[in-house]
Amino acid sequence: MSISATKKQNDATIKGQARFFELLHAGLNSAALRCALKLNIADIINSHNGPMTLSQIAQEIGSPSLNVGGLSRLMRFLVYKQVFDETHQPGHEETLFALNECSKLLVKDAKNTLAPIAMSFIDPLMAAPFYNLNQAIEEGVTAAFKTYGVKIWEFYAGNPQANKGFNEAMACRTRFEIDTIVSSYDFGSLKGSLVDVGGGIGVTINKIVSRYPHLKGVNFDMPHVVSSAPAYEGVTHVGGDMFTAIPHADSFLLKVRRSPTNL
Ligand SMILES: C[S@@+](CC[C@H](N)C(=O)[O-])C[C@H]1O[C@@H](n2cnc3c(N)ncnc32)[C@H](O)[C@@H]1O
Repeated sequence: MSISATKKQNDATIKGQARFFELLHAGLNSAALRCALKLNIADIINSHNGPMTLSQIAQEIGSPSLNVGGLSRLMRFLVYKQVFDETHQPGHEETLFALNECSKLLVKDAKNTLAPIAMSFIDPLMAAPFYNLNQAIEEGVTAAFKTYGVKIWEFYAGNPQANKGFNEAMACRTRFEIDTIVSSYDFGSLKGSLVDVGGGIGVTINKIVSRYPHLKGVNFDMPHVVSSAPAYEGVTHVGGDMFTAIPHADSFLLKVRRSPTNL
């Protein structure tokens, strides 16, 4: 092999190894996010109204046997991953940790919070099927079925807490993108009734009807989802199975999201 061919092969090998370890360690990112959420770190910094030292954060966490070294490593990792910013006050050595555009999304009572979707997707119940993917493929079932013995929606129907977590996860993501959706489509030219099929707890249809009150909104989802949905003016919740029948309406909305999970 020529020297340049060998170099090319070595570069390709190193790139392959780097990709392998990047994928192998990817789970650490979500584990660290979950840890930060569980310790309320973004909320603590947000309530402080400015950057905080590690010891201030530790004090606010308020655990008598807190592992400060572990907290320090967590914060260093999250700064490295650009989840939090690190700053220094002139004349002071101690590092200060601040929210940035990413960690603002972890503040639980913020308007644009994504904390519920993070908590839901890295919840042990939600993650358990990932560990059965190989059996699911071998046995020709879904990973949720392999894990819980029922379809994923039946699992949610029988688990109020997981159901609430999932519905809120969907809703927070929708709240995040709804203004763009509503301003990108001409819902105003529709007449009569509009049904959102698989509309979750109704965030989308509520926003559309609030903006276009001449429309009669119907939020259609499975009974265990609509039964926990809040009431909205101009919106009727209807429970059912879209593969059996959907409510009669003048127009239908089916929001499909393109994401790595539906390639
Ligand atoms: C990915 S979530 C999206 C929720 C909502 N459209 C949003 O964007 O926030 C899919 C929704 O479809 C609902 N769904 C799944 N199967 C359904 C069925 N057979 N009939 C009615 N709704 C269903 C789920 O309960 C869930 O709320």
